[in-house]
Parts: sequence; structure tokens; C-alpha cells
Amino acid sequence: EMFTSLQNVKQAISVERELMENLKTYIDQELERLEDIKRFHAKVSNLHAELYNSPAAAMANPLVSYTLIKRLRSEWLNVVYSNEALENLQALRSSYEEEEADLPKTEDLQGAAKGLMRLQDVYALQVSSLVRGLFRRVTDGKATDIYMPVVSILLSGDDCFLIGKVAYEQEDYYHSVPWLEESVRLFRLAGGKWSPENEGTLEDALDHLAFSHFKVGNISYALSLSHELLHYDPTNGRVLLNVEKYEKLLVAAGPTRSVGLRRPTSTYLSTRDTYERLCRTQGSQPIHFENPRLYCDYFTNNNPALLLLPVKREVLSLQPYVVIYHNFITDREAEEIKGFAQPALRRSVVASGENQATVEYRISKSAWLKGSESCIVGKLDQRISMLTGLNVRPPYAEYLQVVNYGIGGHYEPHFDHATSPSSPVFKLKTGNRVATFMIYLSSVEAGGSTAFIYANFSVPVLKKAAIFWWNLHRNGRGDAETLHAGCPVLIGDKWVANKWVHEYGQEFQHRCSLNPEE
Ligand SMILES: O=C(O)CCC(=O)C(=O)O
Ligand SMILES: [Fe+2]
Repeated sequence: EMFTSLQNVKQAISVERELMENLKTYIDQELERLEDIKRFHAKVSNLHAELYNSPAAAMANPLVSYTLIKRLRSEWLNVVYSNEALENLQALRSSYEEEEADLPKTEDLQGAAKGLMRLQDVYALQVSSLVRGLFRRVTDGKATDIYMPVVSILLSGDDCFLIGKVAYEQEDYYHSVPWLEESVRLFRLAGGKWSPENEGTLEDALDHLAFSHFKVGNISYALSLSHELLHYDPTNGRVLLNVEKYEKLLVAAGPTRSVGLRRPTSTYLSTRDTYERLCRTQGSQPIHFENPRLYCDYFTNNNPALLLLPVKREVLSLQPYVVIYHNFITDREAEEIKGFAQPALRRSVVASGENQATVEYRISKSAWLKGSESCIVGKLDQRISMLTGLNVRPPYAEYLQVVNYGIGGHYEPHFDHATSPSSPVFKLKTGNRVATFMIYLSSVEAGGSTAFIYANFSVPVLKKAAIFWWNLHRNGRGDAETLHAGCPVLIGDKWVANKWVHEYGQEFQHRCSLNPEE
């Protein structure tokens, strides 16, 4: 599951370097092989040129006759039935297979394609721009580049075809149509030029695009694409039948009206619009005079250790109570934590009944770091404790969860606290997750904000900062206002670390109250 962690994707670069070296060896060997064959061809050509002048005299020479017969009975056989090409190919294949374990799987290709479609949706990106390497949003006919990539890349017809096919296979024509449109356009531009690395062809793209249009009710377009397809493949029986069907449908229905493409409905439909708006913008940011109870300060929590170096604190929201602590961690500490976590990263899971499951709505890898594993982790625990006054020693808090997001990696709106008594959160037997302390271990170039759905604001990824909020009301009930999400990472390698503090052990810091609002 390479696609769920950008760290793993980065490692794939060195695998491809290895493959490149093997391919170079293969090319050299094949060139050498063809050189040898060319030499043989030239030798025989030269002989024939001489023979041509006086064939009778030449054949009278028994040495000439012998070598002719020898060539035909031996040399030609050796050339024509040589295994060298196959041996070279087999060497190339086995060197590829040696890398097998480190190569992405089909699910990675699908996951990466879905990640791109997620970015397209959440950030309202134009597919025709993405294909040109641009991150452009078009609203009311106005184009805005929401990010200028440092490294730009153009997608090929085949690149688009495989994305379109992933959508097509899920019967998701909302996405298959624009991606296959681009694929057809690019394949047409390439003029049917064959590339050995391509999986799809113009015909394949036309076929899938025609059917996608048919499925969304755009029959006349499906028909014209099918005609174009028949031009390349006139005897394709299936397409001939489709054409017949489309023509009949058109006669029966009269001129068709194009049905607008509708996005597939997701499980989070109710909050999707707010969530996506918060991912695209920072939401409504109250200004000081609108809410004078929001403030920033240098905070010591009356802790002697913080007196000399107070922490820059900003109260972001009162309901729910969310604060950000700037420069909570140093660059070096962040790098060290990431380094520790890296070998232990595994696909992130979510609570599903009594168990844990991998889901599409959380695309990342994570690792749990114990305080005893490195003194940095212990130091962070101490610092969290000093700032929040909370007891973060196990089992009153969970180990530090380090998370690395993947391609279009995200965590859709969720609660950190358990919402059912059977949740694995209760396995620690120290109650529910009363608070979250989340550290940003990296920055990102675009996307990846933390969005608070009902509270209507989002926090951009700010390296070295940490955010804190209470998940539970003082009476122990979950605070619905804390519904939050990690927006899809548009550009960058996002890392966070979560410290989840439990109810028990905090009795004097988070006192009970009968007021359900508190
Ligand atoms: O990555 C983020 O911004 C949010 C992560 C989060 O909510 C979580 O890991 O529970
Ligand atoms: Fe969360």
C-alpha cells in the first residue's frame, strides 16, 4: 500500500533508478546483438556482390560452393534460431521481478488514481488543466491557479486513460468522462503513434468514453464516438451492435438532452459541502473585535519550566475550545520523530464496531511511538503535560501516533472520541478520549488543513505548531462540535503526531460539571 504514505512513494524513486540501469543493460545487449546480425548481413552481401560479377566462375570454385552450402545449412540456422533475444529479455524480466516486493501493486495504481480524483473534487480542479500540469480552479468562468508547482509534468493519453478506467470500472461516469475525454484528445494528438509502454490505445479510450456518455444519457455523443471507433476497427461486432442500439434510441427519444454529470454520492454527504469549502478556504476567521474573547498570548501555565520561554498561544475557537501553540516542537525534533516512525508506518485504521478497519475515508499510514522508545518522545510528553496540565503517562493517554499522509491523503470528518461503548478506545480502561493534542511535524505546499466542520474554520498546516482541543463536555458526553477532518493533501508530504488523552487521571484538570453546555 505504497499510495497511502508519501514516504513510501518517495522510496519508489530508487526502485525505478534500479530498473533504469537494468533497461540500459538490456538496450546495450540488444544493440550488440543487432550489430552482430548486421555484420553477418554485410558479410553475405559483400560475397553476393562479388558473385554477381561472375557467378559461373565463382561457383566453379569448390571453396565458394562449400561456404554457400555451409552458410545455408549452418550459419543461417544459427542466426535465425538464436536464443539471444529471448535470453536478453529474460534477463530484463528477472531483474524486474527481483524488485517485485518494492514495486507498487494494482491497488496502488487505483489508490493513486482515486487520490487524484479526490483532489479534483475537493479543490474543484479542472481536469483539462491538471493534464497540463496546472492546479487550476474555474469558478464562474474565472480561472485561478491555486498552486504553481515547482516541478511540472504533463500527463499522456495513457496516463489519463488509466485514471478514466479506474472510474469507469466503478461505474463512476462523473469522473470517467472528463479523464477519458482528455485521453481521447491526447491519443488523437499523438496520431495513433504506438508507444511500447502504453496500456490503452485511442480505440480503447473511445470505447470507454462512448459507453460512459451512453450511461449518462448523452447518446448522440456516444454514437459519434462509436463511429470514430469503427473507422479504426470497422469489423468490431460489439461496437456495430452499440451503434445500432444508439441509433434506435435516438430515433425513439428524438434529440437527446444531455444530462449533467452528477458527482457520486458519498457517505459524508451531509457535511461534504462544508468540509470541502473549509478545505479550499480557511473558513470564516473571526476578527478580534468580532469576538473579543479570542486572543493570543505568551503562555506559561504557571509552570516554572516555561517561565523563561513561554509558548506563543492562540485561542482559535471557544466552542469547541481549540488552541494552537506555535513552535511547540523544533525542526530537529520533528525530523527525529519522523525518522523513528518511518520503519513502523502501517496503513491507518479506524474503529469499526469492536474492531479496526482500513477505509477510503482515511488515507495515511501511522506508527505508535512509546515514550520509552526515544528520549524525544518522552520530552514531548513532558512538554504536552506542562502546557495542558494533563497527565499523559500511559494508560492515561495513548502512545504518540505519528501519521504520514499519501497521495491525496485525507481523513474525512470524524470524532476522535469513541461514539459507541464497544469502541477499541475503551480497551485502555481509562475512559474516553477527553482531549486531542496534535503536532504538525511538516509543512505542506498546498492543501491538508485541519477543518472543524461545525465550528466553521480550518487550520492550515503550520510546521512545528500543535493544536489542542477538548473532545468531551465536562459531563463526559462527546462534544459534537469537535467534528473535524484532515483535508486532502494537494501538494506536499504531510506529517502529524497525535496524543490522545483519556478521561481518567485528569480529574483535577478537567473537572466534571452538570452543565451539558460546558
Ligand atoms: O491531519 C489532520 O489535520 C487531522 C488528523 C486527525 O484528525 C486525526 O488523525 O485524528
Ligand atoms: Fe481526528
